[in-house]
Amino acid sequence: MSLPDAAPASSPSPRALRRLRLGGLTLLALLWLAPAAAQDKITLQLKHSHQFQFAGYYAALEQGYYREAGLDVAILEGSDGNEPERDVVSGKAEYGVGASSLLLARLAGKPVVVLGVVFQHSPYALAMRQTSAEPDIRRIIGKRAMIGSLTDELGSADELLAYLVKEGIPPTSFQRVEPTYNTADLINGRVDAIAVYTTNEPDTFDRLGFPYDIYSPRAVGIDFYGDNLFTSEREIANHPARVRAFRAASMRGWQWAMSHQEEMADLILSKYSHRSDRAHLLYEARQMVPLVQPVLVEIGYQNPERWRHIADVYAGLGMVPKNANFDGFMYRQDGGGASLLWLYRVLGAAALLLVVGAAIHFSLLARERRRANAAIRTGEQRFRTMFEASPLGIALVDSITYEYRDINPRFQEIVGRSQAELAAMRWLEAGHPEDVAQIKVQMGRLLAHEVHNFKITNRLFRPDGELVWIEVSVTAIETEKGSHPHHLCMIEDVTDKKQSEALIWQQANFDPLTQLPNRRMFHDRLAHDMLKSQRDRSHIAILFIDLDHFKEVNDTLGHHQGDILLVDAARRIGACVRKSDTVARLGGDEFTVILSELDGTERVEQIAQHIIDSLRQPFPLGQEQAFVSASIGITLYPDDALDIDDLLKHADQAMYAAKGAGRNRYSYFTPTLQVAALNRMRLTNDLRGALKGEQFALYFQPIVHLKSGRIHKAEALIRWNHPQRGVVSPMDFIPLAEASGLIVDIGEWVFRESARWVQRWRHEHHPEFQVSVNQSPLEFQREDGAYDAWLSYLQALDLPGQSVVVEITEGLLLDANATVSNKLLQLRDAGIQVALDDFGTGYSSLSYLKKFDIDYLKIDRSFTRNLAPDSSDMALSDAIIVMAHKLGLRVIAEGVETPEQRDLLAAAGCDYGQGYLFARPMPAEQFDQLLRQQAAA
Ligand SMILES: Nc1nc2c(ncn2[C@@H]2O[C@H](COP(=O)(O)O[C@H]3[C@@H](O)[C@H](n4cnc5c(=O)[nH]c(N)nc54)O[C@@H]3COP(=O)(O)O)[C@@H](O)[C@H]2O)c(=O)[nH]1
Repeated sequence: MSLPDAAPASSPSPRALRRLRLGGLTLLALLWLAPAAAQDKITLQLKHSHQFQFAGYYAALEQGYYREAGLDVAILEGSDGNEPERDVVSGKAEYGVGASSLLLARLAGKPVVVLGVVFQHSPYALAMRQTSAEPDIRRIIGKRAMIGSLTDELGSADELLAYLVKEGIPPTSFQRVEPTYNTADLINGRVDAIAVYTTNEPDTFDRLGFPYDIYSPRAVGIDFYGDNLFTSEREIANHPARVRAFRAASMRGWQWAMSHQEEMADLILSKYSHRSDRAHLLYEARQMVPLVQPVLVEIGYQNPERWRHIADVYAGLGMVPKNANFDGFMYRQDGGGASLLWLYRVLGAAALLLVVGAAIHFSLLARERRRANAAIRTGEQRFRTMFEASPLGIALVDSITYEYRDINPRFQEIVGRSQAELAAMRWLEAGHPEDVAQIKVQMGRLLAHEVHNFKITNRLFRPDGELVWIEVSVTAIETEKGSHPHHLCMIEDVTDKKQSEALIWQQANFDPLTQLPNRRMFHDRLAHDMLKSQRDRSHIAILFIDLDHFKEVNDTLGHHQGDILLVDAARRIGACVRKSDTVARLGGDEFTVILSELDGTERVEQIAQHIIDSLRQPFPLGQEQAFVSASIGITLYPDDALDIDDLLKHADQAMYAAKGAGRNRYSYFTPTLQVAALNRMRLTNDLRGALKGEQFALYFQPIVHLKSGRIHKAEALIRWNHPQRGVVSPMDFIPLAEASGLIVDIGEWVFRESARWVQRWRHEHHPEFQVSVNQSPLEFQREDGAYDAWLSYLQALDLPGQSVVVEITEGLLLDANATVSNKLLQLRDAGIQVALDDFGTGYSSLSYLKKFDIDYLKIDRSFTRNLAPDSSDMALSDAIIVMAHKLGLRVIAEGVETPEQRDLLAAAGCDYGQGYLFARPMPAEQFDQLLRQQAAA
């Protein structure tokens, strides 16, 4: 904001100024009193018949403002818009009310001067019958239209024609008809478009139920002034004080009229005209508010830039030359030769001394006033520009009726409605019903002066139904005493921000694959349900669901099919529970369910069983079908634990127990499970230090050639000598080593130990001695190149690949992805042989025996245990041996404990036997002894 200029260094002294001011004041009194005493009779010529459009002048008369200014004003109603111009120029009337076409008159050489702008925006617009199609001004092409006079060039409705031209519709493209100013012509279809005042005709249409569309030139940026108070240069030259007084009283009248609409309607009806009823006058008053903008703009204010804009539009139509000069068209209270002339006349009648003093005084005053006016104008202009160009939507609203008083373009843009549409609506009318109540509560506080402003985020609907999120800031505005309070409503479109927030929230709380709540949302929901359960003393069950064999599906059919299965599994689980329960995906193939508001556990078991049954059904995946099952752990709140982490841990332990018990079942959490879990955790911790602490020992169990009874092979089996627990079985710690990843280092140690011993036994006992080492799936599938290190190690010991056999389980071949196939090929190339462990317990698919390079089949000891002549296990063992031999594989029977078993296997042609009958697994030194004894025998 700029400050008024500082006083120049040569300014008179304060004393001199005081003296001058004293003299000046006497003169000033003379100047101002002179016109008042005269009670000049003057005439104001209106451009149309009496209506609210001229309310300010009636108010000035009735409120005595003209009288106070020493004026006796006659207000004459008009019959056509050009009457005032003609009458003022001819001297028939001193003052008139005219449209923006006054500028045309001025540029045509007529000495009209605009004293003040009353309508900041023109009410002129086009109306057409509404059709089912979207409003489109181009519908006017080829049609009949009443737009301005065809005979009177001053009434040619230039702003509407300019609008049409800007829309690409030249006047020649439709048929112009001489206006009758009768809305019936449009309603009856005599014409297809008519020029209207938005303050007037729409009310008639609405009352008759006539559907219409309004097209305003503002839609294409043509923004003319509406009604203006004007006079002639002659009047300004001859009666400058009268002009000032008349202008000031008229604008004062307008201020009163716009804030006393009801009283004005009554006054017009009682004193001026009965042509329109009260409701119409009030309609007119309401529509005028956004056009006059009585609160935001000082009535009478005019901006040279706006007149320049209007002149440019005329120039565009070829009606005036480009950059035409219209100096003197806008009234300036502070200057102009006319006012100085009048001043000199009065000064001539004053004493010489006073003249000199007053001249200095007035010069100072005029300069101060010029500065002040310029500052005010600049401020107003700046404020207006800020309002119009603001990136925030701003509306001025009557806080009682919720009528819009002024609306800036951005506000219209955000709410998706034109100025005219909003003028016919009430504030909050387009608001989301769920949000409006909250704003009304805040408005109540604002009106009660409890708060001066408030901010709120809410939603509104655009006319096409689109939902917009807006940040609303409402601030109370001071208004004149006795008139309605107003408020400024500033809005910002935050839809994009809201949408990104919603997306971020969705991503943070939901699993992108299944759209189920994720772990974080699961925590929130469980915490919420726990609070509720505390209040109503109900119970909650947490189900931890793990899909059995999902990994196989993923590995064999690919991740894409695995994803499809997970989505279907999520859907199936969801279908087993109520809407109020929560199904979440914690990751991988793990799901959780929260069953809340339970009064017993019956429903829990039913639901768990339902989920199991549902997930056991085949999953169609393209051409394939996949089968999985579910292991479910169940824990109860508040019975089993009181916090979320413990509950989840317990559910996980119960799920682990269900898996351990054979999968495809549910298991409740019990304290024993917790003890077992604790045990597992401690053992895993101890396992981490076992290698370094040299707590492992390698045992060997002989594999005996059944025909010869000789030992040429052995299986390496690890033992853990725990410092406190004693010997821990691999059955207990291998699963922990697998789960913790320690199995890789342990496997390496087993291999190196085995290699060292096989080197010795090859050297000392048999040149083709072999040692088998067990490989967990995790070890076998580790990164490529792992077996290269083995080969280097064997080479360093001068051992061929054949000295080692790798024992793998069937499951690995079922998963056979590229890594598994490559590993098998790599082993074959290196000469390392492969044994298939525990054959018969899993899928026992024969196809992969043919497909992969397998050297040995190890019949599981569960078959060997029940071997008897003519038993089914004997038949199965027979079949396995025959089939293996046909495929070029040799067979090792595990768990041979009795001579009968040995004999039956030998008779069936089994190649090797391994079991307690021959020897239990033993330390390497002891095994070395055994080999020595064999050699000696
Ligand atoms: N990845 C690795 N796994 C290993 C390693 N060392 C062992 N293991 C696996 O641990 C499981 C249990 O092994 P273990 O307790 O050593 O049991 C082996 C034998 O003791 C047992 N066996 C042998 N003969 C008999 C018998 O006649 N009766 C009977 N009840 N049990 C007998 O069988 C186990 C060997 O089985 P297998 O491996 O299937 O040939 C076991 O799964 C081991 O594989 C290791 O270093 N790495």
